Amino acid sequence: MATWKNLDTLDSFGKLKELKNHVDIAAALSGEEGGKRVADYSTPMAAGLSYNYAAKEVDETVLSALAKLADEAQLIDKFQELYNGAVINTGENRMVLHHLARKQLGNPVVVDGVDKREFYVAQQKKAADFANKVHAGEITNEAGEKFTTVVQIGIGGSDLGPRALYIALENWAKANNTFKMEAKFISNVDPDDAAAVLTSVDLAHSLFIVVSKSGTTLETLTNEAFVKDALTKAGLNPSKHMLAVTSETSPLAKSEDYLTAIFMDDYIGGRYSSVSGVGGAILSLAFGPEVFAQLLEGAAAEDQLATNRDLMKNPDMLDALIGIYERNVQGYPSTAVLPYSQALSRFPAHLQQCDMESNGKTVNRFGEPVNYVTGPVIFGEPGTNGQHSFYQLLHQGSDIVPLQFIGFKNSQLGVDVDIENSTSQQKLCANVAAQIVAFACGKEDENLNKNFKGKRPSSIIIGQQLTPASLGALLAHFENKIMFQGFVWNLNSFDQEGVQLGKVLAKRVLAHNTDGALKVFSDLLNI
Ligand SMILES: O=P(O)(O)OC[C@H]1O[C@](O)(CO)[C@@H](O)[C@@H]1O
Repeated sequence: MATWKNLDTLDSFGKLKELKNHVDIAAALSGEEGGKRVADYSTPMAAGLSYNYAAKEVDETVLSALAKLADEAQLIDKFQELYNGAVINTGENRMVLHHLARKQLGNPVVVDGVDKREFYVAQQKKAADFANKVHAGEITNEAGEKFTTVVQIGIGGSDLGPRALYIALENWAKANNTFKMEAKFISNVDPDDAAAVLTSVDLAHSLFIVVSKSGTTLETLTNEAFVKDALTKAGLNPSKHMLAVTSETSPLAKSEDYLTAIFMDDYIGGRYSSVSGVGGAILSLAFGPEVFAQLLEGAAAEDQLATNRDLMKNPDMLDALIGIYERNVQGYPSTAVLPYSQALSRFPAHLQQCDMESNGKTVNRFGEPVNYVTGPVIFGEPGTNGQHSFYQLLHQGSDIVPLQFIGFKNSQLGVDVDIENSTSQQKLCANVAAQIVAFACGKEDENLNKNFKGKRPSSIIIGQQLTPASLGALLAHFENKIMFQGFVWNLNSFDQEGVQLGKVLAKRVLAHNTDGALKVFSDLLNI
């Protein structure tokens, strides 16, 4: 059994702290040696991706100190315990099984006589069968006509991951003739969200997936009622247009009002649930079950790499530990995720939830305060758009923000033009290469306003193309990175008590049970 200790009690962390400002990346990347470093400081990921950390503030000494930290913190032993079914989510007394939804990495996990791998596969099959019947016209609207659009109603993990993945694969599916149905999403309780989506779809030919693990989320239940009202007013029977994705114990599971219900369980956290029916139903309907299966395979292959004890062959653990060095030794407060891929436009938003809801904590897994900083602020936008927005601060602002670039050699649609001797794809890739060097090396200028100090670290994940498999690998990479960082910080990365207080107070406002500041704010907002 692994021992769970606070980071500041580990000898290897004391040694790592002595290496503050150890590497000057501007110097490390200069000249021929710099070129060699770019070629060498790279490790393969799954699905043809690679993780390049040449522009990070590490060298053999820092990497060896990080490897010692990984060993002393028993990161691989903890991962093994996790996928073998230990109660890693101590706050909610639950196992953490999202890896099992993609592959059996370890021993069978059996709960109340049910093999959990078999349960997840059975639910995937149920979603696949449902999607195939919709595509074949075996499940239709009441007039016997095919459904053409699918709308997901959910919020947080029941929205962000699936939405990011749908957007990521929409063009790829169109280019590869696997695009089946357009998907839309309703998440916000702002009535303008549901109203705008409902006016943009043909209700009679739309399927709605109500996605809520708990079946109690205010926004989702409100939006479900909003949609049912619209269907009824259009003379349609809501129960012939809706399915549910939920846990077997939720109130939604007991309802007869759905065409079908696809189940998940409490062992897959909302922000890790894209690989369950939460993402599986909509992606199978939109692109076909085979595409979702390829995404799972990519994720499974990346998970397999994450089991490697050798830090240099484990890109997820390596990325995690470099992040620990940046946060706890260098003292950087945030991390930007910058995909040079328009298809990944919502991926940073998904990672925001995944990372910040997991590791935005100041007590350890035993409920005791920790004396070190934990999860960074995560934000991001696709490049090159971000360059014309917030990169000014990244280049010359007072905080150093570590950067995680993502780039692909080829576009998804393959439609491109050559203008002034380069294609758009080449221009995109040229920009990411330029940014890495500009951030790391800077540029001296007598005019301080034009001076770039450099020394701003970044990594880049490079792939051939954004496909279902490489997207799955990318998703798993970041999930595993967050998991390893939570282990190092001795946090429970799998609950989210920090979101509860706001929910409780909002209920009080709606029940007009307020006083003091809450009452005055409520009055100001006309509630
Ligand atoms: O799927 P549910 O139960 O509706 O929860 C939605 C989201 O709400 C949260 O619990 C936070 O409020 C997230 O963790 C979760 O992804």
